[in-house]
Amino acid sequence: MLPILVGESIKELDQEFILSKGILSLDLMEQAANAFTNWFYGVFEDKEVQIYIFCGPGNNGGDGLAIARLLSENGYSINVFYLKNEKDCSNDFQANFERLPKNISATNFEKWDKKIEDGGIIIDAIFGVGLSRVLEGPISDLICELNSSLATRIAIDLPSGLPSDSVTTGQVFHSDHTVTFQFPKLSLLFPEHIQFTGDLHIIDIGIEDGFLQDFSKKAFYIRKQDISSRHRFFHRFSHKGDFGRVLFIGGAPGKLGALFLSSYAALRTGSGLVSCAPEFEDSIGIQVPYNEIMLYQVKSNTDLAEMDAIGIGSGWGNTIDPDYFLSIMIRFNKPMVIDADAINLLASNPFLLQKVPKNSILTPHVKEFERLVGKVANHAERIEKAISFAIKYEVILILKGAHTLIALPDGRQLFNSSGNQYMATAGSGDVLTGMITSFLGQGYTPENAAICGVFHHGLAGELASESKRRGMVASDIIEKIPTTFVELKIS
Ligand SMILES: NC(=O)C1=CN([C@@H]2O[C@H](COP(=O)(O)OP(=O)(O)OC[C@H]3O[C@@H](n4cnc5c(N)ncnc54)[C@H](O)[C@@H]3O)[C@@H](O)[C@H]2O)[C@@H](O)CC1
Ligand SMILES: Nc1ncnc2c1ncn2[C@@H]1O[C@H](COP(=O)(O)OP(=O)(O)O)[C@@H](O)[C@H]1O
Ligand SMILES: [K+]
Repeated sequence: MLPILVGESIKELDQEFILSKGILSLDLMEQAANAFTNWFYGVFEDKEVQIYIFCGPGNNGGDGLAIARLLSENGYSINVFYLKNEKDCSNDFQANFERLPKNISATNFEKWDKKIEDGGIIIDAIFGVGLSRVLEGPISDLICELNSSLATRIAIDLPSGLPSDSVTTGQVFHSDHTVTFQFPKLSLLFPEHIQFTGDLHIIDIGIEDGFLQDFSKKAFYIRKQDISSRHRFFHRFSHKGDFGRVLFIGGAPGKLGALFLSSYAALRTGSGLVSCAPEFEDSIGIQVPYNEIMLYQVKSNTDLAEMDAIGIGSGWGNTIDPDYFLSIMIRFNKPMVIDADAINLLASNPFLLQKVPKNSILTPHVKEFERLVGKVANHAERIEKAISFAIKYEVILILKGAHTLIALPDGRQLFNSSGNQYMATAGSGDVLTGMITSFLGQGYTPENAAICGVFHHGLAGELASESKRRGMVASDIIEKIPTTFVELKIS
């Protein structure tokens, strides 16, 4: 998995890498500039448009100058604006300033005539990870001016003004694209920063993943290549018992759909036997819309231990007796998947939290999470609370949303890369519950069930939205689950 570095470790990484390879920091800057321009050529082919590159005094500005040179050599029309008089600048800024071709006009930003041609592109190379305080004065005014322009806006490494791992109250560049080097900076994953970040592109500047591992043991980004090694593989003689017997408990009157979505998602994820127990006084006559799913009744003497996994909470309603939930947890006594109304029940009966089987997987969305831990001021605080919750209760806490966070009981934090906005549709969380429960029932460790469930769910959403876009519904995600196995070459 791709490590996410925070704080000082980002600077240390660059320095250690340069030392270990015996290269100059200027060489690494050139690699970064080349990686950026390669991305740029793929997206912006028109060489007629005017490109305005604003360069700060540090190495982010140095990147901007190197990029200006490379783009100009490739025939693009470049205008450079720098922020300070040259002598206050970093060495690599200075070196790249001297290497600027003569045909590029470089002007102090104070002399900028504030003209941006129609269809122009602004590249923000003002500040990157070296930002040390909230922006103010002329720089803040400049960014405000750039933000009001109709040009396409691209940030190098980080939108200027945004700290790499926290929130800010100050002025921040609003990007349509953020092209960040090597790994996503934590703050680019916060929902409240979407207007600053735009589309996120992580580009490789030549620092190997293995090298990054030494600089972060806590936060990681889950990508496609991390998934297949976490899967279990089945053989020619595998029988349906090997694929697991799973049970879903939920579905109060009026909310049966949620229970069926979870159950059917489990079948499509590969479960051998799927049962569902609706929360009805008499569920015998209920029509299950899928032939493959069995109806089940949870009675006081039912032996729940015969199940390999249980997913509980989808459409369960808000009238459940906490002691009933407790008895289920005690009787099952293995990690289970806890979602929706079951999470609300934990929140309103905190004594139950102590009884949740260790390594269970809780899948709250932001509102449900706040019911568990109280109000939070921002996503940074939400992440902190998710981490402490997972450690305290020895559970896996999946905080759903864009870049879903998987907080593990040992304190590690995994952020998901798959999925898109079209998944914000009713029932999509129930599908996730079904998928994670299915993997758990197939004998995956809770950690691998959580990782595979979250990644495949996002990928299924991406695949379904290719043709459905905002018209996509949760059942469309289910129909694409099998294709995710094909895409990832999982048998
Ligand atoms: N070898 C390296 O270290 C590499 C660094 N790279 C680039 O370098 C960037 C980091 O460079 P730096 O560490 O020089 O930092 P930055 O260029 O992000 O900013 C540091 C400069 O901005 C000033 N500054 C910070 N906050 C300010 C504020 N609020 N108001 C006014 N001035 C402020 C500082 O005094 C310093 O001069 C990365 O984001 C990346 O773009 C890339 O070239 C890859 C290689
Ligand atoms: N913008 C987004 N990007 C990626 N995934 C998203 C986005 N919005 C929602 N999702 C995913 O969709 C699911 C929604 O779950 P949830 O809020 O519980 O919905 P519901 O209660 O309707 O089932 C979660 O897995 C979440 O991560
Ligand atoms: K920047």
